[in-house]
Amino acid sequence: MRPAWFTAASLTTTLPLRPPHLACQALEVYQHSATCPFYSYPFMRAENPTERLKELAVLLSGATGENDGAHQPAKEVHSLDNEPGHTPPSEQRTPPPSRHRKTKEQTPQTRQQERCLSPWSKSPTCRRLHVSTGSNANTNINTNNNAPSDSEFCAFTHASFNNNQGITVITTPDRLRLLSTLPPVTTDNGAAAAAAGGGGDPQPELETIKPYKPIQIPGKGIGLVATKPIRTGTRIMSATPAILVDDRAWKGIRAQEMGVLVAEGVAGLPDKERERVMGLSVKSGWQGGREYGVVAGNAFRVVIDLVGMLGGGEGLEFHGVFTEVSRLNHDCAPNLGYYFDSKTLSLKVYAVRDIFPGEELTISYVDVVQPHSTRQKSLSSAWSFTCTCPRCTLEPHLLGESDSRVKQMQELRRELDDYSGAAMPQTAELLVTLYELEGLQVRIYEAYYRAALEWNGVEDAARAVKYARLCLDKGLLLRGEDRPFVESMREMVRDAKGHWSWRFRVKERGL
Ligand SMILES: C[S@@+](CC[C@H](N)C(=O)[O-])C[C@H]1O[C@@H](n2cnc3c(N)ncnc32)[C@H](O)[C@@H]1O
Repeated sequence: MRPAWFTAASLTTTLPLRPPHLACQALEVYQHSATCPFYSYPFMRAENPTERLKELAVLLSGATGENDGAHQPAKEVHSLDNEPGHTPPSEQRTPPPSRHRKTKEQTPQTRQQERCLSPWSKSPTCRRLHVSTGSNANTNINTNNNAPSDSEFCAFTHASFNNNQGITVITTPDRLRLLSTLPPVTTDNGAAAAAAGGGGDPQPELETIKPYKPIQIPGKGIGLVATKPIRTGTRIMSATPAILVDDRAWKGIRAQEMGVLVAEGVAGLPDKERERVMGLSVKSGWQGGREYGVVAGNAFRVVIDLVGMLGGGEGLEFHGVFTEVSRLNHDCAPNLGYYFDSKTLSLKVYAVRDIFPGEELTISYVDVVQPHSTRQKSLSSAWSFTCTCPRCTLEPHLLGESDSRVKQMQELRRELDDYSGAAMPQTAELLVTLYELEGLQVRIYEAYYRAALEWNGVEDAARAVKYARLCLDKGLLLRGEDRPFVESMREMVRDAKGHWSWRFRVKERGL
């Protein structure tokens, strides 16, 4: 049985159930349907609220539901390789030139919308898209006055969000309503962020608990340094964003106009969060101004998987500024990993190896399973710095060896991902060793996953389960709970012989 089949099946069985309080909120939203025209769209065919919300989510994500990408062959393997990443700022430096139109007129329709958007800002500043955002666009977006409502993006602020930390979301009113169905969020980063050097009043009791502090690091600006021993698997941060910018707006609204939206959104944040945002590092020269630069230079790409939570499909892509996380500098063999948790709207950051006091805490901004020159090129073009991490500053003969290992890793992954090919468990074992030698704990679950499949593929359940366990141990830290590979590995642990991969190599060889 091929993984494609398995992936499709596993996706339908692994979708997280919506927590009861979320269902209540969704119902609450539906109670507004008499006054909110959004909910009486003719395409909303389903009878019950959950089904209707599902339709809505699919509609807003642009997924058709028939071919939503989640059921594509090899998606599971592909999803292992797709790390979330910082938004490369260089992509934003040449925003498309275009017309713009301010849309703040008060029509009966907009007044009605405002009533529906409480507790978000009542009269948000809005701008329309200037260009189609291509495959991401969920309609044929155009620039004329009859543009569909989903081409209008506004800066909505919710000042009491997450214990009064506050949040600004730049998106369409429709998408905002969908986001509003998320359960209430409370994380510890409100206070923690104050210590990241961005202003605000650090809370002393949290300061003493946190195992790191911000300091100036030569050649890197501010960075975070461990003040205590940190063990592998420790959660370092769990942060909700100060700003979330819809990817369609980021790509489709020109920099100056986007700068107006971001500035408006930042101005609406509570004082402390605003100070933290404005304290983040910004390179000079952004067309959209300082606030625009903060997003361009500090945002993480996040995919809000509302659709997945509700029934399967693609997520909504945003760029999120998480003030404290944004203080983490880059390393090509980082000691931290992170993932975005849609359910709590938070970025979770974990230690992927033991860290000693005095060590800098780092994440990776680029794909680290690439040769030195490719990594440097990406960092230089997107972030304008030359990486001087230990992996990049090896002596030439050692650097050559590191690049040769990376090349072999890429080849082995291709070989292992060919499920009708001749790969063997030893191939996967070699891949594990190469990840270890490169110090890539941040990605090692990918090798464990492949080793688990290979051992199961040759009927060695004990070794398969060992690697499935290792994959879960690291993969949960680095990708979170709601991933097809997590369910796959759990199934293997439960019943290796019932897993799709049982004997798959043996069968391919006709044995
Ligand atoms: C998201 S910020 C990280 C925090 C930043 N150092 C600060 O002072 O707020 C990204 C910027 O930090 C700097 N940076 C991050 N990692 C670096 C590294 N390994 N070497 C040099 N500069 C780095 C670059 O200027 C980059 O554009």
